[in-house]
Amino acid sequence: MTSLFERLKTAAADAWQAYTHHEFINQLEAGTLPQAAFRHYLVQDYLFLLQFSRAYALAAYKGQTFADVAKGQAGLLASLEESELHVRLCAEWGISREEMAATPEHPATVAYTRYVLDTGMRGDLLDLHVALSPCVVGYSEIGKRLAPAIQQQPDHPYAEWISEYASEEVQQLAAEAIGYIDHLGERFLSEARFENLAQIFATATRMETAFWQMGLDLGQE
Ligand SMILES: Cc1ncc(CO)c(N)n1
Repeated sequence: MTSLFERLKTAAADAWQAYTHHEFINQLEAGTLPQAAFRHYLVQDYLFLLQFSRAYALAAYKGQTFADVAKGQAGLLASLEESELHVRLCAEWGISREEMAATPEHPATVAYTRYVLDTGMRGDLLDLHVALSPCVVGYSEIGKRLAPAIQQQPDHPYAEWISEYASEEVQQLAAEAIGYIDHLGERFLSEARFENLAQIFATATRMETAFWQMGLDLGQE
């Protein structure tokens, strides 16, 4: 039987393609993405990760078993660690942690993060982890696909970002997230819920696309 995660991804195939092959990523891969676009994206993503760490904390709260709570904790920790990449990269351009934290959230950042938090508040653990999953799984796919670009171009301007998401650690986190959704599916899924879960997955995926677009748009200002 096809796994729940595969079913969700297949149901959102077009949205998934738009997210993982967005123009922002194409330009990032080629190294032609304007630095301003990347900087704006990174600052917004720093703000995004604060809210995502809260969403993982909510997932811990919603857990029923020690293993569920540990999954929330692991996601929370990974989000906090990921934000240090953003701090490091921004420091190279003279942007401080304080300056990043004081930047107003863009509507795309608010929309995506509060959508995930609201989905988790309203729903159960499965709803919340489905809403969280396009994030880590999509970035791990992107990281893996872009890894050859930094082999071919050792002075690639976005090498550090690409190598972070191509890393074994991120690949492992994504595989675990997929396995965990399938596991939650076995515990909580009824066919009557599938359409609703597919809608949550597709919405979160469209929010990812809007997030890349925000980076491109802000880079032009
Ligand atoms: C918007 C967004 N999606 C996914 C990830 C991966 O954690 C991220 N850092 N930011």
